Amino acid sequence: MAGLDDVFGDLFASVDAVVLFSPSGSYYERFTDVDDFDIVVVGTENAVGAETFVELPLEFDDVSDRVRFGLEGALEQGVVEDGDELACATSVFSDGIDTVSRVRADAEAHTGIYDLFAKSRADPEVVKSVLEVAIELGKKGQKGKPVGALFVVGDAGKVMNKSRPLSYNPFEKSHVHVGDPIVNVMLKEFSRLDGAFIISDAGKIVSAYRYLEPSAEGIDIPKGLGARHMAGGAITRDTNAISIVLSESDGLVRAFKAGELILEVDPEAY
Ligand SMILES: Nc1ncnc2c1ncn2[C@@H]1O[C@H](COP(=O)(O)OP(=O)(O)OP(=O)(O)O)[C@@H](O)[C@H]1O
Ligand SMILES: [Mn+2]
Repeated sequence: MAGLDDVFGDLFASVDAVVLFSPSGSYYERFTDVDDFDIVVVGTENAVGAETFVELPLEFDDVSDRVRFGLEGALEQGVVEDGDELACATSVFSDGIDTVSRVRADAEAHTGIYDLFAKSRADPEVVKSVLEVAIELGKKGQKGKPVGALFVVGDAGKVMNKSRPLSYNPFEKSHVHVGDPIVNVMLKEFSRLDGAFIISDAGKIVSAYRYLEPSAEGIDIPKGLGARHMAGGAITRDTNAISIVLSESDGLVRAFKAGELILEVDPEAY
């Protein structure tokens, strides 16, 4: 009978780099003396002080999202090259690394998921905070009932020009920023109300209750979704904003950039 290396060995044979997703210190140490391949660490923080590190905006629960994000970031930062063979080691079932996938770095497979955070006009921390609010809102709903919400992040001046108020703006004279705990409570409270939240590049909440009026021509949104997603997608083509949309009807959080649907996450998985 063949040994395990004979049957599984091709998973990691002659790889250009090993990509470790959130390794523990001791796991990372195993790789300190290797020199026939590169080591790339991907995670929400560089806890092991790796030389080559790609930051994740959140611990994607979906492993393929996690790997896609990490590889897009690694390609973008030039730490891996198009066509490189990679052994991606991550955790699926336990806290530690328990799974290895062999993946070829493919610049063509670019989904924009990395650009959404790292290359949007808005500060990556702002995008991350808004995504977290949307996920939390999706998980809890409003007093137990599902809610929808639309956040338009970045390029706020232009977004304001392509929208109109539905009601008085509760953020008119305030200087509140996303990420601040009190603001998260306010955003959740106001999400019962119609329209969109407009957030600046630096995270200032510019307005609530905005009705977006972008040109929606040629925008594709998943079947079953309506005006909120159409407007949320279209505004990102007309401006340099990104949008994060929580659907009241299917409970998913989606992100749009440049008119394209980039990311779809199920809040229940977080
Ligand atoms: N152009 C717009 N700008 C801002 N908000 C909008 C716009 N169009 C719709 N909305 C908001 O989206 C809400 C839901 O509308 P609709 O059901 O058509 O959207 P949807 O894409 O199906 O989203 P959901 O999955 O949450 O139902 C509306 O009540 C309104 O608050
Ligand atoms: Mn709807």
